[in-house]
Amino acid sequence: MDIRVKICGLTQPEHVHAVAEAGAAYAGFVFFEKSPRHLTVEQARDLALEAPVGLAKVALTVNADDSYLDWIVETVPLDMLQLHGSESPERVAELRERYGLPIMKAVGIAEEPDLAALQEYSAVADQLLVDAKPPKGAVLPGGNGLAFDWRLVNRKYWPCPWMLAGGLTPHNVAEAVRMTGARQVDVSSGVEFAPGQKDANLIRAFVEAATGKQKDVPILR
Ligand SMILES: O=C(O)c1ccccc1N[C@@H]1O[C@H](COP(=O)(O)O)[C@@H](O)[C@H]1O
Repeated sequence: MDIRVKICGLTQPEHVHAVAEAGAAYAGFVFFEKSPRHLTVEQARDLALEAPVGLAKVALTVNADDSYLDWIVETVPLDMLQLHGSESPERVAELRERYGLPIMKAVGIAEEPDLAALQEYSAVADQLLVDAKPPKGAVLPGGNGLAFDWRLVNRKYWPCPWMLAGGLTPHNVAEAVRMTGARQVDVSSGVEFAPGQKDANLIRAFVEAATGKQKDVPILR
């Protein structure tokens, strides 16, 4: 089975190249000032221009207003918007219409009742990002390197494609795919040696492990 991989929170051109060469499908750019992966719009444009044809460029925003989104969409060549805040289903539909870009809506999961939101957003979004719910008081609504109980989404189906995220690493992604039946996976912290610092070897190892083409997983100290 083909697994599509998204590597999120890229900040360096060499990592965009590593993502493409490893065979990932999506490259994510973060527009959220509190994140160690935050990019200015100009930085993101320059990085997006490094991406070869075939690598989908995703802008991750958190409750962004129209003027910020206008600026991002007008400046950065993009293939998808990832909404990682508390955007309502109405807001998702509005942004999809406004920008004509596919929208992936992130939903945080910690327990069974959280799954209802996935059904709701699947009516308006093009894709769902099924992520771990951030701990209370967390600064970031995602990108915390925290996994949720994968049994909650075991063999669950929604009317649109979905991606598994939250605490994935080169060491656990194969098991996560096996347990959930996910066809797409997303990672940020799990391919870093420090917050916001990606590692090209970990990116390669993650893609290999997710797609079943694993060689060996580097151990970083
Ligand atoms: O990566 C970030 O800094 C970030 C900031 C704000 C919202 C979401 C963010 N990242 C997304 O969260 C998932 C899971 O991250 P992790 O692998 O557990 O670190 C990540 O794939 C991004 O899509």
